[in-house]
Amino acid sequence: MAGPGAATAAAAGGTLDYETVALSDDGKTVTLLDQRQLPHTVTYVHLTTAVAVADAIRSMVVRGAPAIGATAAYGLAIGATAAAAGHPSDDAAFRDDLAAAASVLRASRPTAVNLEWALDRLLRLVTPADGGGGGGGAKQSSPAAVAAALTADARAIAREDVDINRRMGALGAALLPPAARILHHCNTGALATVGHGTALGVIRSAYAADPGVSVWVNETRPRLQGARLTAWELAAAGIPHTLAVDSAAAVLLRDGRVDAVTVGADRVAANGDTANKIGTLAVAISAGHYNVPFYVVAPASTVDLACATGAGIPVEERGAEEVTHPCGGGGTDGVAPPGTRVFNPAFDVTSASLITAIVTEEGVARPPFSESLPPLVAAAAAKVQR
Ligand SMILES: CSC[C@@H](O)[C@@H](O)C(=O)COP(=O)(O)O
Repeated sequence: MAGPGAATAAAAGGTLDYETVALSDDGKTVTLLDQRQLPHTVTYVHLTTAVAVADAIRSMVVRGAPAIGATAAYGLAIGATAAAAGHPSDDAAFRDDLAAAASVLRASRPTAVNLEWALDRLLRLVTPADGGGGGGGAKQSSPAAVAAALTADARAIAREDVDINRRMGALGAALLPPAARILHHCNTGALATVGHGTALGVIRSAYAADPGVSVWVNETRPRLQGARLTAWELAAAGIPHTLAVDSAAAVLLRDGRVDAVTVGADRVAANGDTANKIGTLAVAISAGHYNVPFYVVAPASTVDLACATGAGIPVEERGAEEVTHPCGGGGTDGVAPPGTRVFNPAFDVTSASLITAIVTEEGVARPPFSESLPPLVAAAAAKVQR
């Protein structure tokens, strides 16, 4: 894995020179670009246990729904490989270790449904202990065979993600006017996925065809994904952009300086209600007020049809120090008096009524989403080879 370097701008629609998540050839090590160090340093962490991968997800070494999904899949794969090596012929012990790995990964972050989607997709490959039915797809028997099957499918999830993002990029770009001025919240680029990006993938694809495209980057309090990650990715791609504080979005929308808003998603409910980074709801309300189209860009794996409305989406609350010490500063250099009580939801849920369209890899869903989303999810599921 190579870092981007200051002057090695990747083509907007082409190959990137940084990689978010990778699995070693021997299937034993997950490598993650440490996003906590950006934009200052490009460093990688190398993880050899499912517990370490879960810790990395929880502590936001890696973040963004599809990237979290791929990382969890790789985490389960290395957990399975280690369990198979430890218990080559003890099926019960292997299964116990595998279940423990899945459980620690599943608990690492609650909102991005891609995490559980990826784990469930892999676990469908495991034959039930009684050898009976259930699940789907080709079943494996020995621990080594199960570990190999899980590893292959984890690699497939990562490979498919890049292709999915490119398809969403083309579909989303077609919605934008010439020389579009796009407002973007949080990070949805290659760092939030395995490559290209979701909402930022749309921007990459649009810019590749139209160099007049430009981006307003919301800084995205409190973890500053916009300032630290999105601005870094846009700079690397050479796409014109301007950073603004989150609270400037309403002014930009009011003044007619935005043609479209694009955001990603961590979970989309069956009715289209969409959980995304905190601050998204405020942008959507402003966009609706000023009649600016508001587009959600998310793969079908982010749509949770089992969740009827946004009320059922679990919203993660994170620690007070993210707000009181926004850049990770410790000691007494916080921005609030010591002991200040803090409310720090990591996500909010934007009502479907504020969303113009949801771009998936299988097509663009329009309201009513309860009718337009299920066929797209079914089409994506049908493509998963077993
Ligand atoms: C392509 S990803 C869309 C979302 O996952 C992204 O906007 C977001 O909310 C990321 O949140 P994070 O808390 O950084 O994991």
